[in-house]
Amino acid sequence: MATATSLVRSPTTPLSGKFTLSDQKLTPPGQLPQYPTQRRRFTPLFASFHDDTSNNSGSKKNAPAVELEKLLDDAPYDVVSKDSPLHPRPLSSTQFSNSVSDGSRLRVAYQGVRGAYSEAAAEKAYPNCEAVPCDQFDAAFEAVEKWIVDRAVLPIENSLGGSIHRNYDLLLRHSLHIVGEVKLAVRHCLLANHGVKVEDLQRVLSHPQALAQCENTLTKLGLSREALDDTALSAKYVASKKLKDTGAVASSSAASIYGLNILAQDIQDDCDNITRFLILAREPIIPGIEKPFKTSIVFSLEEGPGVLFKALAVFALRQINLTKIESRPLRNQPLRASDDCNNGSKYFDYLFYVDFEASMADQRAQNALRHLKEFATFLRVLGSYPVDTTMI
Ligand SMILES: O=C(O)C(=O)C[C@]1(C(=O)O)C=C[C@@H](O)C=C1
Repeated sequence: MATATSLVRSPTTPLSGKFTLSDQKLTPPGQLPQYPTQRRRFTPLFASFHDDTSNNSGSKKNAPAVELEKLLDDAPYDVVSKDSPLHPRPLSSTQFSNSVSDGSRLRVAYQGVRGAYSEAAAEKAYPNCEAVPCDQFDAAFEAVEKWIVDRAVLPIENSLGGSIHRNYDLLLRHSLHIVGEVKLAVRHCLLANHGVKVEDLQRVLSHPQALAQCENTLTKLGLSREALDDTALSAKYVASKKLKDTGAVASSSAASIYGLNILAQDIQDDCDNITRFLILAREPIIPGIEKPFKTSIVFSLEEGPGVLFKALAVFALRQINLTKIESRPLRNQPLRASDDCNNGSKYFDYLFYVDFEASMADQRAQNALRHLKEFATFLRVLGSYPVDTTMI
C-alpha cells in the first residue's frame, strides 16, 4: 500500500483509512509556521467577569462537571515559549494565508475525489492550496490531526438537504478547532456518457445530499437513485464503466474532468442551494471583533422542563443571535433513567450544537457561556471564527 506521504503528493488518489505513525508526513511542531510571531497577551476566557445578566450569586454547590479546563484550553492564551510544541501559538484570524512558512502551499483535506464540491470549497477558502482528497470524513479529520495536511474543509449543512450529521459527531470525537467557514453555491448537473439521452437513463448515482437536493427533478424524470460517497465519484464511476443507462448528479467541473456530457443544468430543487463548510485546524484562531465572528459550541443539559429554554435564554438575554441549533444523540450514554422512580421511563440524551453570532473576544459571549456553564452538564467551544459574508 502506498504511504500517506506519497498519497499527499498525488492529489488524485484519495487518502483513506487509518494512518499509522510511519505513514505520516510530519511537520515538526517547532517549525509550526502558522503562528503569529509577535508576543501578545490575551484575556483568557472567563478570566474577568462582570456579568450584568447572569445570576451569579448562587454558590458553586450545584455546579455541574463542566469541561472548564477544556474551555480555557480552547481560549486564546499567552505563549510562554515561542517554539515550544507544548505552548503553540493560536492562529490569528488574519492568517488565512495560502502558504506555510517553508514556502510550500497549504495542504487542505477534503472528502471526495477531484471535481467534488468539497474540493471547490477548499479552493474557495484557500485559492492556491494543494487540495488533498480523502475517501471519508474521518480520514480528513485524521489527516489534520496527524500533520499530513494543514486544514480540512468539510460540509456541515446545506440549505435544502439540512445538516451533515456525521460531521457534527466527528467534531466532538476529534479535538480539531473550527477556524473558518465557507459557503458555496451548489449547482447540480445531470451527467451521462456522450451519446446517452435523458430517456435512456434508468437510474442516477450521487452523494445522498446531492440526491436529496434534486429530489423533485429526479422524481419527475422517474429515475431510481443510488448513493455513492461523493458526487464526483459518481461521475467518475459512470464514465469509467461507460454506463448507458445510468447518469450522475455532479458539478460541471466533474463533467469536464471525467469527460461526461451535461444533459441538464441547475437541477437542484431551489436555485439558492448553498452548502456551508467548516474549516478545521489543529489550533484555534485568535478571535477578533474587527469583523463579524461566529462561535460554535456543543453542550448537554440535565433533563427537565424548560432546561433548553433556559440554555438558549443565555444568548437571548444578551441580544446574541443564534444561527444554528442541532441536536445529536449522546452516543456513549444515549438513554437516561427518569429521576422519578415510580415513573420508570428513560429519556433520550442529547448533545446540542449551537452557532451564535458573536466572537469569543466579545464580553457578551464570554458572559453567556459563563452563564450556560452554571447548569450545562458539558460544554465545549468548537471554534470562534470569521463569518463567510460572500453569500449575503
Ligand atoms: O459530493 C460532493 O461533491 C461533496 O462535496 C459532498 C457534499 C455534501 O456532503 O453535502 C457537498 C456539497 C453538496 O451539498 C453535496 C455533497
